[in-house]
Amino acid sequence: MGIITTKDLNLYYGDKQAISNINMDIEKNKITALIGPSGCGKTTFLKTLNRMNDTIPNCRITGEVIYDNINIYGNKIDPMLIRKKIGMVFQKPNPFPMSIYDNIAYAPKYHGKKKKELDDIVESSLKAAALWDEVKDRLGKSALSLSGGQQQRLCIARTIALNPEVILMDEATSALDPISTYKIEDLMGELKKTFTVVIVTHNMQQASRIADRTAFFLMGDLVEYDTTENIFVNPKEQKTLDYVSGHFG
Ligand SMILES: Nc1ncnc2c1ncn2[C@@H]1O[C@H](COP(=O)(O)OP(=O)(O)OP(=O)(O)O)[C@@H](O)[C@H]1O
Repeated sequence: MGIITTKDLNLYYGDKQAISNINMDIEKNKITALIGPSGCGKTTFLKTLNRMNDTIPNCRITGEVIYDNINIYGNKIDPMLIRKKIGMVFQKPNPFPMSIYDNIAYAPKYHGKKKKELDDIVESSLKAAALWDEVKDRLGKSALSLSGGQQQRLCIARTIALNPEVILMDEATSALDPISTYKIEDLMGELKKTFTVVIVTHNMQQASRIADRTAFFLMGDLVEYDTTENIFVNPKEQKTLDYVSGHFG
């Protein structure tokens, strides 16, 4: 069993079904990529993994998402706690309009951490996000003064500061230049030693470069889920072959 397992997972926006009957095991300490054409449900599925869809009106979910032996959609589950353990990084870097230090320290401070602990968390999180060397001399400066790629690594550090087990990334490099993208891809390879990483990407080269496992979605269905090599080189389904060889999408 994976670190997260979905069982017969369906999601509806009003009458419209966006994902259908997804059964999937996300493996621990691996990078899993979700690929498929626009509108196939990748982001919707990603967000079901930490209850990010909760706030959307008319959104209804059936089935289960099992994490740590519990269904995260069960009664008495605190979604905030789930989002702490299963963090998320978005497409556009979204640092808070405050200092680099405070971006990282904000949530741990809220959870009661004191100054010395906060200093340690800021340093270790920035190191884990491969940003420390670039910012250690200007922690008091505004996060908005960083480049886009640095801002995204800051957002990754902010997620790491909450000590998650899983990091979800929704097209986290699509707004970045190639060098910043490369740095984050490199970083993901490091992150999976400590965390489990699930990414949505439009970039098939990116999936084939960095993912251990790849899931191909089409119109809300999980068509095929396998090692990245099998998906790209030897897929079982014709639809997967058509997609990865560029025949549609
Ligand atoms: N808040 C919402 N309300 C209603 N429908 C939605 C909502 N969010 C997404 N959808 C619909 O659900 C389907 C899946 O969308 P989703 O964003 O998950 O796809 P995607 O594969 O991530 O697409 P893209 O690659 O373009 O980001 C689409 O038909 C979309 O229009």
